[in-house]
Amino acid sequence: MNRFATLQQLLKPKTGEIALSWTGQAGFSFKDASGLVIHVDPYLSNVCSRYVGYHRVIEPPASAEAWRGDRYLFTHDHRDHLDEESVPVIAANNPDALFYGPPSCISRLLELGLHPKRLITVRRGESKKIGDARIRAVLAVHTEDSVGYILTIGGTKVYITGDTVYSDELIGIAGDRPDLMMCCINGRLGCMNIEDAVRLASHIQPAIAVPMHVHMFAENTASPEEFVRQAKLHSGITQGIVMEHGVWYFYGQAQGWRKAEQLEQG
Ligand SMILES: O=c1ccn([C@@H]2O[C@@H]3COP(=O)(O)O[C@H]3[C@H]2O)c(=O)[nH]1
Repeated sequence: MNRFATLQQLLKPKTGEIALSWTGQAGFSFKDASGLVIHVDPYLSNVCSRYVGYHRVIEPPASAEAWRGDRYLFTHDHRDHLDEESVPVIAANNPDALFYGPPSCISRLLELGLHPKRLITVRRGESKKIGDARIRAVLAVHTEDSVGYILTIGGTKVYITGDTVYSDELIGIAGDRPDLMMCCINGRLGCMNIEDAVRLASHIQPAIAVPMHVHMFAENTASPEEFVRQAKLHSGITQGIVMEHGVWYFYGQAQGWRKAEQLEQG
């Protein structure tokens, strides 16, 4: 087992804390004190190279074969989010896992051969309980039924924007008072650019803003450090964090943010 998968298994977040990792592009992984692992949009293959000529330039933190987790959330059916090469492998190796997404994702998962009993449709505005965690799908202005998620897990509320352009319709998400906001910043093909993401962050006011949907494809990236700089200058947010791919962190409202691997060594 590689380091990412081993740490995922070993890490034991305390009550009121989560472990989390950025797995590349729009992919994030979360683990709570009960051991529940939720993955969002894991992109592990190079399938976009074949379909749209976008070659991945960073390695996945673990292979689809080594990937483990209880629940999988998809924001939309583009292959850098719903990875049609990896999902069947993940589904075979994680026989108890369930898969969530808007109708377009459920259709794709059915085409890929996943059993209907393992698929849970979640449309914009709908919520589902997952163990002690809860997800709510929210608007993402990108494809016909694309969503973002508010994930409440281990006492933390995470807003994952999904791929979306800026829209005033997203401002209401501030009412959820998310602690963390994972926002796309690449500024192409229906995604916010840095300025838009800073504008949305200024409305949402998370404790920490985390840029994403960068570094995977050389043709479609932006500077996450620049987002953090602009967010600090213009959004009123005091903390922006550029996560390292495949590295596990801990976050809790009381404990704050720290790298899990440093803790182990220290
Ligand atoms: O199955 C796919 C996979 C990808 N694409 C395009 O490639 C782009 C990759 O970056 P993006 O996520 O910002 O946007 C994506 C889309 O524009 C697509 O249309 N269908």
